[in-house]
Amino acid sequence: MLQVNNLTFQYKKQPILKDISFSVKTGEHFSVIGESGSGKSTLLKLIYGTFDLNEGHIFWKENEILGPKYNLIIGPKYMKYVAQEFDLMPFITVAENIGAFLSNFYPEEKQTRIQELLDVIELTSYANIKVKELSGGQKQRVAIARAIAKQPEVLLLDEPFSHIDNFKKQSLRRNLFKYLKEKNITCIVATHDKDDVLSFSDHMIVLHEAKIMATGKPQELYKNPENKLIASFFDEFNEIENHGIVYANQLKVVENSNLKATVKQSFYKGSYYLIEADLDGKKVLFEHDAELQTGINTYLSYLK
Ligand SMILES: Nc1ncnc2c1ncn2[C@@H]1O[C@H](COP(=O)(O)OP(=O)(O)OP(=O)(O)O)[C@@H](O)[C@H]1O
Repeated sequence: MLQVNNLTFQYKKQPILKDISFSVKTGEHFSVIGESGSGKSTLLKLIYGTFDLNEGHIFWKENEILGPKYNLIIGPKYMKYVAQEFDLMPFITVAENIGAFLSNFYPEEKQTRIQELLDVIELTSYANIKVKELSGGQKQRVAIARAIAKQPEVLLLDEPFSHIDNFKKQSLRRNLFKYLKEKNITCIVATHDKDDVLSFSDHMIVLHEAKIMATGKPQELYKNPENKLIASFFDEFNEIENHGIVYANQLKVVENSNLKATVKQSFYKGSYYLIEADLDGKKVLFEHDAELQTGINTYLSYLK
């Protein structure tokens, strides 16, 4: 288990994280979300031992993770950290980068392992290409493969798919997170993307103003978002009198109701339209299966 106890940290005068405590079970997939600048990357860096804490302690099992004051080499052996700016060796190939830290003692096993990792990141056909010739997204995938090559006990991922296009992102995400579960690798992901969280995370925390604003299973936080910040991470939403936060997908057009809205605009979303309408002078968003004409009146009902 990873245990973060009463962690406080500041780069300068202003605390970035204040009295943060949480734990992550072995093999768990744990997400850290929050607005830009809320301290997600800083938290991952602290877990990796990059800086000394101002207060508090971090433990992995019974080992305390300590910062540079106590360690010459940053980063415990059992942990890997994939930063937003990945640090690869540009003049050697993808396969060589992935294999760089694997033992040469059993060359056949090493090759099999490299193949397995190339499969996970879907870059088999790029095995012999030099890293300097890759795109940003491809480099990010190599950085992930390199981090899991020696099977760390804990993997820290900072915005792991931020450079990867939508064509690849979905399958890559499924591959990687399935692989980590199979190998029982504990993984902590800092992300802006609800798709990294909803289908994969066992637990999540929301950072806000240096504190943990909310914590729970993604399903719980999605169903009962305590505030607008949490709701906005997951989906388009409204604040409706007597109902509170209502996602756009919870409002349905009906024959008649006391929620009468005038359509302003329809946005095509593929499998549905997002409709912007006016409800008593306030903007309301709802999902509908067809485009609606601007200016018409609709009646809305709230689905729990
Ligand atoms: N090396 C540093 N020195 C001083 N301040 C820093 C340093 N790194 C980050 N900060 C500040 O700490 C705060 C948290 O930054 P951090 O990168 O942890 O946020 P984040 O939630 O990961 O943001 P993003 O989602 O944009 O990546 C920001 O206000 C940032 O300006």
